[in-house]
Amino acid sequence: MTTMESLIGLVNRIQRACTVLGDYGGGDNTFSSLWEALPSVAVVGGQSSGKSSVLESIVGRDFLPRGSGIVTRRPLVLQLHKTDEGSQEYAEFLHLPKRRFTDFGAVRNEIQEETDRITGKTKQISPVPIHLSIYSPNVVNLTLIDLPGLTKVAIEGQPETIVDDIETMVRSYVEKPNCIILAISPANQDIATSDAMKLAREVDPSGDRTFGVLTKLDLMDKGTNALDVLEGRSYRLQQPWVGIVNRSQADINKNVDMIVARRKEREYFATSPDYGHLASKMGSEYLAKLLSQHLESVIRSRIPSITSSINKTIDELESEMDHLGRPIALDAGAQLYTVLEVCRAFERIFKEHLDGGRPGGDRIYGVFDNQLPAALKKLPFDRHLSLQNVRRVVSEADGYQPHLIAPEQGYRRLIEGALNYFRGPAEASVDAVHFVLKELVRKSIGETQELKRFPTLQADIAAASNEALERFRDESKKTVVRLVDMESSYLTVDFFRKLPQEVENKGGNPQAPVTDRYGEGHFRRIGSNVSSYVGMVSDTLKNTIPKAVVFCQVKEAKQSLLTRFYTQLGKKEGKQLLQLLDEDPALMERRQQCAKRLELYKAARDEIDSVSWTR
Ligand SMILES: Nc1nc2c(ncn2[C@@H]2O[C@H](COP(=O)(O)OP(=O)(O)OP(=O)(O)O)[C@@H](O)[C@H]2O)c(=O)[nH]1
Repeated sequence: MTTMESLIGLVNRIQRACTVLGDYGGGDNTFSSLWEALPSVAVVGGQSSGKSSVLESIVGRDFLPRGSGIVTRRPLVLQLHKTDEGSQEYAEFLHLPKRRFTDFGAVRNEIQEETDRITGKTKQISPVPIHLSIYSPNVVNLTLIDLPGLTKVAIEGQPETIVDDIETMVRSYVEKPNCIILAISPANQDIATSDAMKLAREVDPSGDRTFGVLTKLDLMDKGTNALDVLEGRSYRLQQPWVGIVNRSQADINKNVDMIVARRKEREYFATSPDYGHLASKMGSEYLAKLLSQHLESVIRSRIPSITSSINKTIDELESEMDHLGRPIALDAGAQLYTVLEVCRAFERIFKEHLDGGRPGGDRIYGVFDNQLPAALKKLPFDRHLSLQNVRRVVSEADGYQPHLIAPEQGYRRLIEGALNYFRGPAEASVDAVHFVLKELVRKSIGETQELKRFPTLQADIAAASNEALERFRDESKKTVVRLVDMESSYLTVDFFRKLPQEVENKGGNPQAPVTDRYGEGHFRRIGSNVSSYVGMVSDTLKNTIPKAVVFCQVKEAKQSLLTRFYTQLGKKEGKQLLQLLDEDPALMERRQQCAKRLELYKAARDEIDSVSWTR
């Protein structure tokens, strides 16, 4: 059999665990709240409605701070545990786990001090609850949350916003569907103007989860009574109204014992001409029992949904943990392994960009297929081989003695001059491919999920990759310039061997006058010969430059982008490795929070399982 004790105790234990981890009703949380899934009873009432008196009466002890102004400035989660008759009463705070309070005056002081500890003496309010457990034979098993009294005006020393702040905080508790509202209203005031009922009506219009409590029945004007309210005619609720008679201010001043006060209250109802017929359903003791039973049955009915929400959250948290990555191992070997794993993941993605599978590698072919041919086409050979320039270069090459047969020197100079132009497009291709590769490195880093955790490692990999790409670029430039220089250093003899024949075949007359050699046609022919030679070289380079670029840059990037980095890595000590695995603090924080939540939810699941087993 599940006992009341175990069910309410279960929720108590989960609530305490929640508070330790910063999950409480009024707190703002980036995680879904377990607290909110748990049924709880929140006590709300306007100032001086008798809220503190009701709570003390339920406990049977004076223990709440008194004073003017807003005394309750943090929620007080009051967990009552019934103990065996005759055993000693004591109290315990969650924030002072090792200390048992048997003096309830000291409990009052501790509540006050603990309130100030978070809110300062500024009279601000805070949503962080204080947890107080009371073990006593005079209580029923019950958990109540005491909230600041609703007020209409700030008093001296309090910030103007306090009125709204209190309402917002109280609302954050009572608007949750799992919250049972204990709404306290004084009988000597029109129920229609009760702050507690106003708020309760707003957040629970059907009155399903609101318990109406009417205090100060003894202070009503002679000849009037509160039967209309208590019998549900003035204000209908699904739960019964409970009337209460607390100690008056005079009783408090006289230090009237709470147990005596309870007896007096019982007598009041038993002998009251107005409420005698309701006596068994009135008073603070009855209220405590009613709430305890109700809370227990609500918890019982919610257990399945709480369990399934816990299981769902555990799944979510576990998958988030997987996503965030597991914590870093402590030994250097494992750390090195992690670094290598991450590097390999990056390299794999980078290769996919080059080889296909991921976009971007095709842009390299774009350089060879479009950019390079277009650049070659744009080279200013027309100008270089204009009649004028050919004549000038050939004449200059001849010097004082004009050439007699073919202008060997002239040809050479013209060709060398033309070939020089090829350096530009050759180097530009290298640069263009370099930028594509750099961009792919950047992209790949962004796409390496494993790297997101480690900003330092990420920066180091980026730096190492870019440094390697620069080296490959230098090498590639040297190689393509060499290709061009090779073309100038040795001309293709065959081409020229074939020339005169062609010229003669086409030109026709071998007996043409010698003076023709220095005429326009002669230079034009030279220009056109050089032009076709240069065209032939251009075709060759169009093919060989891409080969050189791929060999020096693309293939190298694929094979040894991080080779140097790996060599340096091998020399690193444990401490330096750990620096590489220095995680983003926000992420570490999130993982830590996730882990804590996971622990909480698993503990909650175990708690629930343990109760189910005893059934
Ligand atoms: N006679 C009589 N006096 C009561 C009753 N309930 C409360 N009082 C008195 O009303 C005053 C306010 O009661 P509290 O219990 O302090 O009310 P509260 O709502 O906690 O007030 P704050 O803490 O100021 O918000 C005290 O002087 C109590 O003695 C009651 O049922 N009968």
